Amino acid sequence: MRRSAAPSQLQGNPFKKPKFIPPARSNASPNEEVTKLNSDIKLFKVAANKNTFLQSQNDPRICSFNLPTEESSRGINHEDNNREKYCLEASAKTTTSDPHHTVHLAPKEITVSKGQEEEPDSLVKYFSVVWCKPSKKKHKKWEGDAVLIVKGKSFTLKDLEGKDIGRGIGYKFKELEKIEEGQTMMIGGKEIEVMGIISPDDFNSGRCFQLGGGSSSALPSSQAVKKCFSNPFKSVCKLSSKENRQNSFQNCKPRHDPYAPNSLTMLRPDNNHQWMFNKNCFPVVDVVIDPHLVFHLRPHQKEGIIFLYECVMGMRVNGRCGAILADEMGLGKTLQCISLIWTLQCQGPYGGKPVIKKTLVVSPGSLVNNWRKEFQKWLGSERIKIFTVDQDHKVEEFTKSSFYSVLIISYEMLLRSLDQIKSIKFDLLICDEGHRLKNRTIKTATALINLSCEKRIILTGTPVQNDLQEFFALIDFVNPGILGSLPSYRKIYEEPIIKSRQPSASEEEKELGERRAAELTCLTGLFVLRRTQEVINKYLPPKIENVVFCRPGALQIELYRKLLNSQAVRFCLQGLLENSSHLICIGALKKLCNHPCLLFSSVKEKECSSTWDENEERNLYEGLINVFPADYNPLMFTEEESGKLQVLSKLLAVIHELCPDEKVVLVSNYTQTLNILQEVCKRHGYAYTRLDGQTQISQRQQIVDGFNSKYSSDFIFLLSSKAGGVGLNLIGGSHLILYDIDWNPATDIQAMSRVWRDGQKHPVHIYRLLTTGTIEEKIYQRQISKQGLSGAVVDLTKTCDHIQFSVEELKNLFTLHESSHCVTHDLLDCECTGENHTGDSLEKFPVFRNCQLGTHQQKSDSLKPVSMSQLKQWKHFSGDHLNLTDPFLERIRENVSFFFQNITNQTTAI
Ligand SMILES: Nc1ncnc2c1ncn2[C@@H]1O[C@H](COP(=O)(O)OP(=O)(O)OP(=O)(O)O)[C@@H](O)[C@H]1O
Ligand SMILES: [Mg+2]
Repeated sequence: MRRSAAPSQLQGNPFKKPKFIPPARSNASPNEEVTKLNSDIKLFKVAANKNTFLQSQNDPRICSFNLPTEESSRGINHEDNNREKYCLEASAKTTTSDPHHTVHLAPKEITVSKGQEEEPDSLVKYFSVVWCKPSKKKHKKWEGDAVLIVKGKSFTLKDLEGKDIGRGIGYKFKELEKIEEGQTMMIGGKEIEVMGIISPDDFNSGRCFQLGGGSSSALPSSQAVKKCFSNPFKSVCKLSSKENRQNSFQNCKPRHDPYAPNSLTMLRPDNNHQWMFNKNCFPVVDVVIDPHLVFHLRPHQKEGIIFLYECVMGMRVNGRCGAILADEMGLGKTLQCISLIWTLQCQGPYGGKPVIKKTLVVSPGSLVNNWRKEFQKWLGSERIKIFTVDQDHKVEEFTKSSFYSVLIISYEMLLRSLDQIKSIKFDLLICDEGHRLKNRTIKTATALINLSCEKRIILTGTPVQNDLQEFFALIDFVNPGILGSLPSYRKIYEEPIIKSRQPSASEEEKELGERRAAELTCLTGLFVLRRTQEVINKYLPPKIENVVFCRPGALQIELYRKLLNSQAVRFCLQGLLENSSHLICIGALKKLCNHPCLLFSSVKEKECSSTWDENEERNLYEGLINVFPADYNPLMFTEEESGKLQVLSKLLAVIHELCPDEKVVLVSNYTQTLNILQEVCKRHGYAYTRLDGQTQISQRQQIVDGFNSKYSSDFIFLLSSKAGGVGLNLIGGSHLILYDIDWNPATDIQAMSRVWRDGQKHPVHIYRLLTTGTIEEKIYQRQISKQGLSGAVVDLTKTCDHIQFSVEELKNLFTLHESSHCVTHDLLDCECTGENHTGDSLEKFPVFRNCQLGTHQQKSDSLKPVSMSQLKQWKHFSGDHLNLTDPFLERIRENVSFFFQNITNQTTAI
């Protein structure tokens, strides 16, 4: 039968060719496809003659690129052999099956046995088919490829994006039973021709669909080959004349000695890479990291640099040059990138020619100058010329001068200077704190997506796998199209994975979800790297973490009772108020916990507001003012009025007295609270500095540097965690006090990580202050309970507006426990009486994070708050306990009802 071809057929025999079509390819007309195919075949022939492609043909997506080839098999890192680790990791991930042959011919387990009378319902068979609308014409015009799933007497037809395009139950049984290759039949109103059998493994992993970028994009597909030929080296390696080539041959020595002790040498490109990228046949030269940098690098950083190098060079996933470095906070992602930039800017594997000329680093405004400082710190000011954009230094200056090679700009400035940025040819793009790109619709993301730069790196300290759609956005940003289109990704990965997590999921659904999750991890694991804090713990001083339960003051208790008895709270508990009104009640209670004067100011402010009458706050604040003394003046607040402020004041005094050389970072989420804390500093004569949302971006680094400097006289750094916590290094401080608590544990953890990081010289003391028996304890419990953990809200962009509360939960939130020393301890089912319970060290209990990609790849992750059961293992005792060995706690215990304490890196503690 003559017929026009379905897309898969246009690429040749679908059984011999990989099924994956890079998304861009689908735009091409069939004729173009044929042309591409021919050129592919030619390329394959040449390659085969050179005996170059054979290696990558086996399973290029995983190990072949990483395994040292014959020429490159000598040690790449004389200190530690990271490459082997990668290979092992990668091959372990891909034990499933051969990614090339996504369509298998009649594997044993699904062969339909002849003569079988009744097909068991559970036996599912999968076929690859082509389909078209029914017609009597001899010359069929096939409209597309599809996957036919036959289960007993029912079938489903799915297109290659995973969408159902046909379904049927009770179908003529005989027809379904006898399906075999080449057979045509009418099914679900479509005419189909069976092209082959798909193995259950290929179906379950999703590889039979149009996706699976990692597997197939690793293949030398025409698109990938074209892309690779046209791009990564184009801007720099333009030498084509004989003369130029000869010149460059003469300079073909590695820039640094690869055989020197402790040298860090990158993997040599394999034959496939050379064939694709070394068009001018330059000699292959070792790329060696500058020993000046290697001297400082931690082992995980060396590993990270190798990883980044291989990703951006297209050595890990063929033709794809993106990477996500998702190391936890403080692991030195900046230094790893600086090392990469410096290396690629001076060196390259082909003739030693530099791989990149210009790099664009985009970061949050508060970190732009931190980047400049880090460049300076590691490379000095002579080696590399950095240009940071600010009010006085515009992008034009960078454009006009050939002096600078690295442009550092904030996300906000980038949008403002987009036209100029677009006119510059950048060879490498680094997006710091790049999790903000998870939302593809925001302007910054769109702007960056549209930049033509192919080598892209996202840096983020936030886990990237907690939300599958956000995960897609980040992956698609660094390696566009590798997971196919968003709709097909949803069908093939997200929906089955989410379905498998539902309590009602069948065994079959669970298995499918797990397989798809595993496949997704495997595809993306090649260019996503995350290490947890543990890798640097051994370089850090001890960390003493304390949760301090502060007794509320008398005025606080009275006001708290009044608020809980208000009409607004009662209506909330009866579900009678608008959706968001509980947030107003929660806000008022939180303010009260910080200091009653904040509540007083709010009430007064509202009284003067024109909307007061219509406002639910009226119901909440009614009669409240009468609880305050008649002459109450919020500006003249006292420390005794707030339990936490009393503790804070004593804590500052004891730190100042016992550790006069040490400094304190004092964190709150609220500007008004920071004002109070600032006033406390003034009253006690403590020198302070402050960074909050109102601080000019251009001043931020200066403030941070000032505080970190050993010459600074500042004792306290007042920090608004939401405004500027991300990415800051505040190693000048060794005591950090979290004055209030956020619903999102990530906010608090981010803040805590500012001081316990590389470069910190003193033992670090962290104090989390909570008001006993109040909403603050409830928020803390939520952070550390299963409920908080399962929400996987370890993401700074999530606010409490996202949280839904049941009436039961609200009842719990709106209860004051006046007689308990510590409600959190009461909930732990701990048998101790609060008399110095010395729990086992937390370090024995790995902290797990929830991740939508499934349990199989959960790892210890210090970004997660401790869990209830882990907290039980912390040392804990009531404030009445007699022998407190910690001198700081000893001084504050009068106002404290309970303590939890945990020490990390105890060996050299206190
Ligand atoms: N090998 C090293 N030796 C000494 N200090 C280092 C080393 N690597 C990094 N640092 C320092 O550690 C601090 C943290 O590094 P960096 O800011 O790059 O962390 P990060 O991974 O970007 O963390 P975050 O996610 O919080 O932004 C910096 O002060 C940096 O200079
Ligand atoms: Mg950083």
